[in-house]
Amino acid sequence: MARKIFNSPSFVKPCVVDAAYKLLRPQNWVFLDGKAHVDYRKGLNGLFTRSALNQYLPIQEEIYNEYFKKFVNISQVENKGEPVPFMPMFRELQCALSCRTFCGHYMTEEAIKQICDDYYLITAALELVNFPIILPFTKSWYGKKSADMVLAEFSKCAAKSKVRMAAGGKPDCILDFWVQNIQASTKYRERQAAGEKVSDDEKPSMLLREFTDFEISMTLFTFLFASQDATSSACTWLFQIMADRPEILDKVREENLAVRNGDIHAPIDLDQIETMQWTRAVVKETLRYRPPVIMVPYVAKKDFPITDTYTAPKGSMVIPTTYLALHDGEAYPEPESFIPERWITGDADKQTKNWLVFGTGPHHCLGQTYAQANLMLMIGKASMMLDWKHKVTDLSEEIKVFATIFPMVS
Ligand code: HEM
Repeated sequence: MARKIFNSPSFVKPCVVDAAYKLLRPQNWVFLDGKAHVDYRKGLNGLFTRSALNQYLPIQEEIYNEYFKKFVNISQVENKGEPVPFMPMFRELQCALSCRTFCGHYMTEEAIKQICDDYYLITAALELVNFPIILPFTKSWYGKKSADMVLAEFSKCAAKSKVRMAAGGKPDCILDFWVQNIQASTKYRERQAAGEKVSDDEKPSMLLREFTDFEISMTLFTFLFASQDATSSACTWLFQIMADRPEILDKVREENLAVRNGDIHAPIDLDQIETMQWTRAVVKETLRYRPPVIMVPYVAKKDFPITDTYTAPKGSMVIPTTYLALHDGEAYPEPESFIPERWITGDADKQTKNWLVFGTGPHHCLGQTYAQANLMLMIGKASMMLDWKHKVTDLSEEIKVFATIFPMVS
């Protein structure tokens, strides 16, 4: 039934709180529906191809090297080896990783730090119940101020990337890759218009129209918005689950060392990341066992006959859950156990109908390959560079539903 809802774009569209329009801006692509949404999204697909993802890996390695050093310092120096709650640090790590992957070195460290700190205000502004007008010093007011700051930062980066790419700079982040393709597309069209014969080889990998700095910025903001809570949750569970299962972490460490020929600092590419069966299995199983996005709110655009006996009336919220499909014992035997082997010797990869971690249908996650490669890179590097323990508490396995991808409204 969840699949049916995700795959019924003529009946439903994603449901968002009113504050989301104000923070992300009403003209943001993510609020488009139907053909307009499909067309815009097509223009973004090229930013997440395998060859594009490979180009973002070096900058991501840099962030992990930097943050893992910070983690050791926080644990060993600041807290003298005593247990310390790490989720806030994982959130900061993932926020910094997103900012650098999206904007490379155009963004200053201070700006990244500010976005990491203020991101909580943006999430807080997107609560279910919110006053429709933004009054000074309310959660929505602080959230809007923070969102404006993020948009301004991304816009500045877009402008800098346009200058550097026009001068022939080497692309190393999503922004550069996008801008380079925009500029190549413009040149390609100009040459065609001038009647020049242009071969297919000279055609840019993505044929794009012009995008203003602000439009690019709004789109990058949707990437940050869509990834931040989900990736931070996955990251936290991965560290916890691995600490609880050192024998599995050993296998991850072993294959990460092997693929780098024993040199823990050797860079790797996407193909190499994906050859590591334990690293992949651990990430897949964490996402199945503790899915970061449990519910995705949709709204019925018209009366929606969900079953033979029930029709959701126009305007009602219809919320597919990913959890039940991912914990379905027929697809994944012993669903309440963490069993990475099911992705190696079992048939978990064949259960494509149940694999709803990233949704399905026209709004399925644009960053799903990126997100999984990032988590594999992260846990692989962590396994070689860090040693960590989990202090088990009564709350260790508690699951709180505190945010969904686009929190909801009536
Ligand atoms: C573990 C991490 C992540 C999880 C579990 C996740 C999950 C999801 C889910 C469940 C949806 C809704 C799908 C639907 O309605 O069918 C979604 C949408 C989306 N995700 Fe992700 N996501 C993750 C990371 C990311 C990252 C890293 C990015 C971008 C860099 C991203 C970009 C998006 C976008 C843009 C959408 C909206 C697509 C649309 O409306 O067309 N996500 N994600």
